[in-house]
Formats: sequence, C-alpha cells, structure tokens
Amino acid sequence: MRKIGRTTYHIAVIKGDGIGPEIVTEAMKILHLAGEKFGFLCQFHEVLAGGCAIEATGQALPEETLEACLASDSVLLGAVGGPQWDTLPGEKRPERALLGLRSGLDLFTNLRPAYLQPALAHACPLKPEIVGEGMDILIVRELTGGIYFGKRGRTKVNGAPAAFDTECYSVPEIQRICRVAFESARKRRGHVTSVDKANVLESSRLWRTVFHEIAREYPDVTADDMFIDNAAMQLVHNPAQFDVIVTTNMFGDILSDEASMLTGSIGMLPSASLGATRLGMYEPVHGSAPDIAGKGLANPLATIASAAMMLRYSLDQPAAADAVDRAIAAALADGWRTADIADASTPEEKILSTVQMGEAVASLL
Ligand SMILES: NC(=O)c1ccc[n+]([C@@H]2O[C@H](COP(=O)([O-])OP(=O)(O)OC[C@H]3O[C@@H](n4cnc5c(N)ncnc54)[C@H](O)[C@@H]3O)[C@@H](O)[C@H]2O)c1
Ligand SMILES: CC(C)[C@H](C(=O)O)[C@@H](O)C(=O)O
Ligand SMILES: [Mg+2]
Repeated sequence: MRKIGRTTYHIAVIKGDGIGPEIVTEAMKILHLAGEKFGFLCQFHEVLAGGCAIEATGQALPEETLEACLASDSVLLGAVGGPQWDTLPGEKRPERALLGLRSGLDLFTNLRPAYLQPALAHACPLKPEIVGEGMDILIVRELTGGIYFGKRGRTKVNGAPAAFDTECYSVPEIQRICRVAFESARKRRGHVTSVDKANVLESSRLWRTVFHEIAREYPDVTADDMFIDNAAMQLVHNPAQFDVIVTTNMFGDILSDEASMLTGSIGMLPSASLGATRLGMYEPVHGSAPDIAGKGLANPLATIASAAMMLRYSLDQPAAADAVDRAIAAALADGWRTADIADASTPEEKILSTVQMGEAVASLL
C-alpha cells in the first residue's frame, strides 16, 4: 500500500454523528498540512459507523467499515450516537459500533492524556494552589474487556423484569494493560497508580493482585493502588499526585471525563486506542454533543490532538506529531479560544468557531 518516494498513509475516517463531521474535518486538514510540511501523504477513506450508518445501511457497524479499518494504517473517528437513536434496543445502538471497532481491531489499550495547557490555567476549575505546576496525567484504560464486553441480558428476578451486566477480566488481559502502563511510566515520571474496587469486586481483587505482580518486573517504577471512589475524589483534591493511572474499561471511561474538566474542557482531551500492531484508532474522549451539533461551536482541539497521537503511534512521524502539538499550544498561547474554553476576560474577536480554530492551528503549524 506504500508509494515509492513520498510515503502514503491510508487512513480510514469515520466522521460519525453530531459534531463528529465538524471536528474530524478540521483534524483531516491538519493531517494533510502536516504531510505537506513533513513529506508524506495522507489518503483518507471515509466509511460509516454509528447513527449515520444505521440511516444509510441499517447497521451501526457495516462489515465494509471494519474491513476498511483493518486494511488501513490508522483510523480517525469523530463520535457516534445521538437522541434520534435512543429508542433502539441496546445491541442496535450506534455506540455499540464503537465497541465493535475496538474489539474488531483488537485495540485493548486506550491512552487518554489529561494535560492542562499553561494557557488554559484559567479554565481549570481547581484553585491555582491545588494545580501548582500544572497537571499532566496519563490514563491508561483497558478497552476490550471488563463489563463492556461481559455477558449481559434481560432476565426476571422474583418474577420482576431485571437486567444484568458482567465484569470479567482474565489474567492475560490484566497483565498486558498493566505492562503498557509501566512502559508508559518509564517514559514519564515513573509512577503508576492502579485504580480498582478491590474492596467489593472479585474482578478488581484479581486486577490488583496481577498489577502488583507485574510491578515487580518494573522495580524502577513506583506502583500503588487506589479505590475508584477515592481516586475520583483525589483527582480533584490533588491531581499532582498522579502520573499514570491504569484502570478498567468502565472506571477509565468515567475518570477520563472527570480529568478532562481539569484541562479546561472535555473538548481538549484526545485519545489513542492501540493494540499489538501499529494500527490504532484515534478519537476525542467526548461524544457527539448533539446540543451543539451543526452550530460551529465544537472545540476541534481534542480531535486535532488525537491526530497528533496518530502521527506519533501509528504513522511513525514523531516530528510532525510534535509540530501539531506545538501548534495547538501556540494557538492557545495566542489567546484563541472556542466558546467552551473562553472566560469572561476573553475578547470577543478571540472566540472562534470550530473551523476558525482549525485554521488557527493550521496557520501555526
Ligand atoms: N466516542 C464516542 O463516539 C462517544 C463518546 C461519548 C459519548 N458518545 C455519545 O454521544 C452522545 C452524547 O453524549 P453526552 O452528551 O453524554 O456526552 P458528550 O461528550 O457528547 O457531551 C457532553 C457535554 O460536553 C459538550 N462537549 C462535548 N464535546 C465538545 C466539544 N468538542 N466542544 C465543546 N463542547 C463539547 C457537549 O456540548 C455537552 O454539553 C451519546 O449518544 C453518547 O452515547 C459517543
Ligand atoms: C460511547 C461510549 C461507548 C464510549 C465508552 O464508554 O467507551 C465513550 O463514552 C468513550 O469514552 O469513548
Ligand atoms: Mg466516555
């Protein structure tokens, strides 16, 4: 699939629903521009998943979408879901397409870096003395196991309708995600906190045991554990105590939305979903934001930062990734804001639409 001369990357693009098309379009422009500057070509292949796929094909995750993703160097995704599809049964909901993509591509690792840009200190809801020197946490979320993928169903309990979901983790599943966390910590500040609910859940008891076994392979990294309820509190009480957090699928989902607000907005948090190969899927942590869709209000920075993660982890273009990250920081340092990260002191002319923020980053790349 590679061209002689200029390297060509094949990128499957799933714009999805709600604000998905708006934010992904900006990230595609940045990838294209990064290619021009750094001498590679991104060839985009648009495919459908989510609510728009249901409308077009009757299926949230058409087979050709999964095949196109598997045949690509990487996948860029906006977001899926929306109130139009809320009445569908669980297994038909657009969000299940995401789970199908994650498991179908075997992307068991989800990196969610929560980094407070210095220019956004005003947008962090914590007191300056709590944030101190800044906030830089990497959440390593297990992505293809746990309660999201356990047995679930409807049943009856004492004759009354009931429903259940099951959390199950195998030792190898825990081992591999813990290793990712320790390897990541080695490149950062050398500290991993495992977050679980081992005082109640059997799956968490196993998780904690395996985490500490893996920790012995990394004597140079500090390893500790914390219960999820305490971790949720500690994250807003003293975020500086965390470096890498490794946790289960559902706890990671919840903690990352919480962490996003410490970076100013959910519109700032990127993610990389990775497996054992170079193929990865890159998407913002937020959803399809139906309340602001089509209004040009969405912050595209989480998606653009996800594209930078793609350049780093799937396309092996670290210089281009650094350049995109620097352009994001520069746009913010210059005072450019989308509405979600503006405050009362932001001059009106500095409040940008989705497209304008994309252009601001592009102009600084
Ligand atoms: N990865 C995904 O595809 C993904 C992730 C989360 C939620 N969802 C789906 O998205 C739909 C809406 O979910 P929700 O409302 O709970 O969460 P959401 O993240 O879409 O929105 C929560 C709030 O954050 C705001 N917001 C989100 N992204 C923003 C951005 N880039 N810029 C500015 N503001 C932003 C929204 O306007 C809203 O007020 C649901 O169908 C949900 O299942 C999809
Ligand atoms: C939409 C939903 C399935 C998804 C998840 O829970 O993983 C989302 O919340 C996320 O954080 O990517
Ligand atoms: Mg989520």
